[in-house]
Amino acid sequence: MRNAWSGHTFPHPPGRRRWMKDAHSMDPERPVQHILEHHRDLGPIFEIVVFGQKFVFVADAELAAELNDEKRFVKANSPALEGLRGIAGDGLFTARNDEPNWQLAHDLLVPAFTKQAMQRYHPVMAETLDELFVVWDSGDGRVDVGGDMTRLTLETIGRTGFSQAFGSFTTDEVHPFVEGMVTALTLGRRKGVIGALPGARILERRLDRRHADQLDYVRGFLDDIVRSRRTAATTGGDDLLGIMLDQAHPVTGQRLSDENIRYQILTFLVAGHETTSGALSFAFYYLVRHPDVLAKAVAETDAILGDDPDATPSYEQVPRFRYLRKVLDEALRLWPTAPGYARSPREATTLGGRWTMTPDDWALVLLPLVQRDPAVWGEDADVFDPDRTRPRLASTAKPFGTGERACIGRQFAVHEATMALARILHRYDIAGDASYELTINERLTLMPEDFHVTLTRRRPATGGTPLPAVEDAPAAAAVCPYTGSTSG
Ligand code: HEM
Repeated sequence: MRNAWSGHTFPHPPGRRRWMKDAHSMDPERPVQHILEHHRDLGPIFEIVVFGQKFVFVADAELAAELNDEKRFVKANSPALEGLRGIAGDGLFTARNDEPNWQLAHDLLVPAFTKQAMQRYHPVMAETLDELFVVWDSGDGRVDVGGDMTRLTLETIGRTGFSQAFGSFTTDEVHPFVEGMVTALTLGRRKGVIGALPGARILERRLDRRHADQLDYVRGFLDDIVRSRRTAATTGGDDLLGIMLDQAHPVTGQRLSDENIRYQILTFLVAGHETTSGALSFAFYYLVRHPDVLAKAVAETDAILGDDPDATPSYEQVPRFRYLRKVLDEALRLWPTAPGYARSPREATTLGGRWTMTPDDWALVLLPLVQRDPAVWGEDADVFDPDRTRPRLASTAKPFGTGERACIGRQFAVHEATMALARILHRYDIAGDASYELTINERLTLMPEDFHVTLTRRRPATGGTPLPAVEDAPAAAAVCPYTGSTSG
């Protein structure tokens, strides 16, 4: 049994079978939602065993707080992450803790997420939004939220990080790289699931062969990005690609290999867009469901941006949208778009004072349950309320992960998403379909499915409802409720 926990058996779904174990009580297409719907009563820590693979889930905020303690625990690669290594190798997200390329890439790339770097990305983020607005203004007002937020965030990370556009706003065709990337991710997820089956290696090779063309295309596309930057008249640059190609580690003098650079580009293109587009989509879902919240959010954009619906916030203005941040944070509390992370002890220890855990064992911190733990968030934990006071142990709300392997792109995501929300709400009246029932697509990340809104251009104050005056309050950096650090 993999992840054996010294033979301990946790509560598990009823009807365990001899050979398949709990496979019947997992829904491979929507595993997180299935657990929320059917297994919430299994308690603070429970297991689901699929053939020879044991998954241990933590649903309780106290236990999650313990696992987040970096002195005792570190990131573990779950089977899902291991499954992605075929395409993402030892890129930042999928690297194992002891792989030297993690530290090297981390040290090289941290400067790409400083305040100065964010100031450079800000105009690119704003221009990318402008292009989306052109598409929206020429349409009939009906918008596929998940689809368009994905186009926006993919273009944004592509352009800011790699000077790579995907033509998302000029054609209805999905870029072949996006199709290839989705195939690669789906393949990785399948490999993570079948890894414990007898004959898994044969099945994995068969899957790789079946999708060889698309995987080759993805690799070729990534190599082309590198090649064209290398042959461009102006090499260098301080974006992600420029740093990876041109800079050596300041202490060791080491550089990233071409293979590792390819892994990092894929990692950033995937990690840098899916999660943010999901977060934006959930925020819009809750906004249209809560007209009072929507009205407050729009009022904030009017107060900061004034009466021109086309106004673009300056870099310094973005952290002033404090209510929008609360909306985003609350959406990410209920539906953390990266729904969990795995943790292992540095050395043998006891979790919760009861369960022996060795470095070979890992537990998945299941964020949609931890962040709705009624013992911490109260009996209304499932209710969307951006004004809720953050309770004791709120630090276990960690949609961006924890410790040294936490999300390197958090400030990027928060800045991009806050600006997008602000500009969209300021520019358009937004109406949702009252009959829409939230369904969530689970690929690697969570994303509302088939969620549409109707947008209507707002008129400037001279022609319509007067908008409140611009607030003159001094810009204060927003404080991240998860880490206490300032954003941007
Ligand atoms: C709302 C948006 C986002 C969410 C919810 C999110 C969530 C997360 C989480 C939970 C982790 C830790 C995973 C683990 O421990 O296994 C992580 C890691 C990571 N994220 Fe994000 N992320 C977001 C946006 C971004 C963006 C915009 C970028 C890049 C520009 C990015 C790049 C990464 C990378 C490279 C890692 C791996 C870090 C390491 O292990 O050193 N993410 N993210």
